[in-house]
Amino acid sequence: MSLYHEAAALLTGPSTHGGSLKSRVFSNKELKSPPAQVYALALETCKWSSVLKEVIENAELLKHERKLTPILSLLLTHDHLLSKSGIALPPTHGLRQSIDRHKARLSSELTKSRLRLQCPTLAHLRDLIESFTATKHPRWIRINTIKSTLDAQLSSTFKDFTVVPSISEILASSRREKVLCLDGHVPNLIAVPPGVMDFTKSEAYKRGEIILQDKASCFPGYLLDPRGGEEGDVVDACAAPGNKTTHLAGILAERGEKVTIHAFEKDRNRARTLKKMVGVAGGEGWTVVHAGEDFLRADPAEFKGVGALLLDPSCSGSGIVGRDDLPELHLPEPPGNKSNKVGGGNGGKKRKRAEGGEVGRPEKGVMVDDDGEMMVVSSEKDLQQRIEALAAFQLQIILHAFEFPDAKKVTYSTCSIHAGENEGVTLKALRSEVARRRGWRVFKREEQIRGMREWDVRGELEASEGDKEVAEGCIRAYRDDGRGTMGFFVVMFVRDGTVDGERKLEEDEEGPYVRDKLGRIVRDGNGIPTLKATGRKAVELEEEEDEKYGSGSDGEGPFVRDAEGRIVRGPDGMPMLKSGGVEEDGSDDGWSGFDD
Ligand SMILES: C[S@@+](CC[C@H](N)C(=O)[O-])C[C@H]1O[C@@H](n2cnc3c(N)ncnc32)[C@H](O)[C@@H]1O
Repeated sequence: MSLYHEAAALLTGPSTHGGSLKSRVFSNKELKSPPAQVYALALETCKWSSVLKEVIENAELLKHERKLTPILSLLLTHDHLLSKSGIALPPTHGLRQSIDRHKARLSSELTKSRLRLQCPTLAHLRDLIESFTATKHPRWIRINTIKSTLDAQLSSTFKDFTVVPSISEILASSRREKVLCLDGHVPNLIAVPPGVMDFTKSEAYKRGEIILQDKASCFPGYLLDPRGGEEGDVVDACAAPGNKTTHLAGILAERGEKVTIHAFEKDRNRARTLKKMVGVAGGEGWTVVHAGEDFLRADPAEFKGVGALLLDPSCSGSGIVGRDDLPELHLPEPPGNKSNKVGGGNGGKKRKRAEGGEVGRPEKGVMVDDDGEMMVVSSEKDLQQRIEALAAFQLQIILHAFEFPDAKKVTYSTCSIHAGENEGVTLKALRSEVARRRGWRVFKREEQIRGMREWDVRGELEASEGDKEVAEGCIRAYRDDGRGTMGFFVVMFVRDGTVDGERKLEEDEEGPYVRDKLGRIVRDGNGIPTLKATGRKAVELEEEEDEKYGSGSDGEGPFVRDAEGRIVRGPDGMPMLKSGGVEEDGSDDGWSGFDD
């Protein structure tokens, strides 16, 4: 099959592969043509389809070439008029000849369309098309402070750029304008127009001095604010490909801290990418990659000294920009047909959202999570079940992190817009036994590092069940809201009194006896438990009491108690002695009384 038939099948055929156009092309093992070529042709043809439709219809191409389908006419005309190398078929090929026969007419119709759109040159028309189809999303670039500085990059990679004061100016600029904005929330972060240059080809990128990372994806590392020193080591529980790991390393490098980041990645293939990214970024000095290791199987007791954990587990990925971002496809009308304007890329029918993996609006189709895993979502119930399964896994990750003995800070983030994966998981984590036992709570907005405190998009109050402190502590980001980020969620949990809160809860909830590591009461050979308060066996105290107060003692001390076990006191508040009368000052028998 030719490149053109393959691209046509992708744009118009039934979706058997789900996901964005990119993932459908690159995961399609049956393609004969190079995937990159098929992808570029399909994408560019979609972008230009409104102009090309007009050109093809005015040139009456389909009337004269009855064997050409509307989609093939678009793909071939695109390459004939706009690709540098023209149609990728030999001159004798029937498809190519069907276009070549109309060369002059097609070219003059393109000129007419261009002039109608007031574009003096083809380059102007290209810019116009790009601006129509551009996603309103800037390119975010994080300066890797392990290898470079903001100043060094401003005077090298970005030396020809003009600094503008706000993100709205970046969004309003043309895709190729050399303007940049220094982010006001996250340090060492820059926004530029999306088409200004291919940064992956720049020297700074190849040397690991700059990292392409969405602003919202920088929130967890920045909010966690690892300080090293007394705070200790850091765990990145779900680390590949390593954007947040290298961000953490960059923050520590800037502070001159040499603590360890334990980066867990369960998937061996993804762990290879993680190692590569850490290497290019120069983060090896800070990072131990636990390749192929499941964070849930890591024994917290072996990570004494870990004070902070960053949790960025797999999620539905519903906030990711670039999912299903295929521009609308306009097909030319075959002779005799009425209007043939169609929704994006499905030859006559509106292309279904879910084919592109969007999970916010469930229609029959495929959902793709942020690890690229696909599953069929054919109803609202399917979607809810998927979200619930993800939320259960995400909660497990948090509860496991809460058990790390020296942990005091834990960030939890997703690139999901679903409350079930965000505020819902946060509430469940806060209500868990381990959170109560160890004193975990939400890090309040007013306590957060400046940039995060000042970010004004917060958690959903309703999803936080009306708890304002939780909602305000949660940080959200939405795509297409003018702030230029992807959809995102992050919250930080903290423990205040280190182990104090923990001890208090243990005493309250676990009773007065000494317990071992597994929470079992420590007993002697006769099964007698040991009291925490005295370190002595409970039975010894009973015996002492008997000796002191006679065998009639009920083991509850010398004071009279009421039916509910409370010490009975005289009018002055002093306890009544079992032997009769009121203990004057509680001192004459050496007993200092119970605290009831
Ligand atoms: C959302 S991605 C992480 C993105 C990463 N934090 C970044 O900023 O580049 C989630 C990753 O967690 C990994 N993962 C999922 N469950 C895990 C587990 N139990 N232990 C370790 N890694 C896990 C997945 O394989 C995936 O690579």
